[in-house]
Amino acid sequence: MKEAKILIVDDNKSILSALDLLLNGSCKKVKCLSSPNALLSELKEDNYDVVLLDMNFKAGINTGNEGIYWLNQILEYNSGMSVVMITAYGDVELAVKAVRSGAVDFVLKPWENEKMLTTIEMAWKLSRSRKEVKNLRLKESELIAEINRNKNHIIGTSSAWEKVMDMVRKVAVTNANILITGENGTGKELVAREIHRLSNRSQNVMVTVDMGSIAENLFESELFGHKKGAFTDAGTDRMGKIEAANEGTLFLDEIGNLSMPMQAKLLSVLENRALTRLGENLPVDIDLRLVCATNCNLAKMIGEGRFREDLLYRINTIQIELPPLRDRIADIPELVEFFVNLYVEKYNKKGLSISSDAIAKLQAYRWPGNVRELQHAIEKAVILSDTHLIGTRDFVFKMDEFSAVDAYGGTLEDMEKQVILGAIEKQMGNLSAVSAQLGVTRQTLYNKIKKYGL
Ligand SMILES: Nc1ncnc2c1ncn2[C@@H]1O[C@H](COP(=O)(O)OP(=O)(O)OP(=O)(O)O)[C@@H](O)[C@H]1O
Repeated sequence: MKEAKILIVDDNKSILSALDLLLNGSCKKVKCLSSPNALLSELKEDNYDVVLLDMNFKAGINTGNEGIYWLNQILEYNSGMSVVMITAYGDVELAVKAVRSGAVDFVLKPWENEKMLTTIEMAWKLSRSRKEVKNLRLKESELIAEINRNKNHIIGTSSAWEKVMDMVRKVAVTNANILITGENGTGKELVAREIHRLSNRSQNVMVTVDMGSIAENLFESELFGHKKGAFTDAGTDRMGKIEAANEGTLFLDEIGNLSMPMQAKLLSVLENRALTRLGENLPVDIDLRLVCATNCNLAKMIGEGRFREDLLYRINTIQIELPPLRDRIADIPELVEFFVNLYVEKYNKKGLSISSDAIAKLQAYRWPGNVRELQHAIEKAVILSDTHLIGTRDFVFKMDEFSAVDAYGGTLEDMEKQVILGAIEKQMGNLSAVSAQLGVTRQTLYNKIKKYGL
């Protein structure tokens, strides 16, 4: 109790001096007030841990209401303050009323010193842990605000991407579980973050669990947490990722990697809205919003007995399919510009830009690794470039993923012709859709169609 600061308020001077004598050696500060009138201003002066408050102040009127009045004043000023009431024998009922109103305990006069010290020590410990909890809450909300402060940089204005973002905006504010599907590197995690950012849960965290990277034997404790001693390596109590996402969003990446026994456990959490840590008996209530992602065909896995159908129904209330980059090549120029700027800044290559020929080449490539591959290709080009312009030669692709160059001998014009033809075929001749897909005006598209005699 050496750190404790105690404020004692009693109009009986002999009580004040007895308490002062008792506490002075064992506490950091003991301040005595003989009237409660200065109580609030004293609380504003210093960071007290415990207030010892008399129930009756006016001599002769022992209603105890003064004590309750001042107790309420203290708690209104600081709801976390530990207040111990000092009361006479006949006033036990009032003391109980004070505890109901928020006092942490009461001591009857005359007190035993040992008992008084123990009560004050308990009150001080409570005050300390309340302060800790308050600070942790403040810290937590500060950290969450910090995490959510950075708006996700989501690039894309093609009609295919706009459809995705429309859907994201619509579903984010609901509590629906969402399954995001798409090839590797199409932006599934980015979209999950955006859903959380736009949701009503954004004041809490989004916890991400990559099912592809957790060893099978650690899976259960990672997800569900454990009690100290639940298994050989469980040296401390640990909260699992599911519980950590309580009231926020749980993002399960690569859900197709979840083993059948784990699928059953996850399903039970979703159905019962409760989980039990390993080695514990009592379940904890959980309020979750689940967003899952996969590049697997879960329907096919159900057919093969590798994924539970009932779990799929739980997790895919809404499914969002992300298009591969090759189906939204109109977004490539903007993505390229974004990544070039990002890496020019990062690698301090001021003045470096990219040629339009190079962008056309990037639009003709098939991008099996999607946006992530594009991002890496640009990062590499920026690092290796020793001129002021990144050109076509800075990007070398495998020929089988680059059919336009392969089939037409590699000239830029042939490549452009191939891209336009491909888009006309894909959009079934709808030139507005073709110009939107390619990111050019209708007039530019007409000029090119005329030029190439398409
Ligand atoms: N529309 C976009 N705008 C900007 N950056 C994007 C976009 N889509 C993806 N990215 C970037 O591409 C990279 C890969 O994205 P992300 O990790 O979200 O993909 P993923 O589909 O979850 O990949 P995987 O299936 O491999 O887990 C990230 O660096 C991400 O920021």
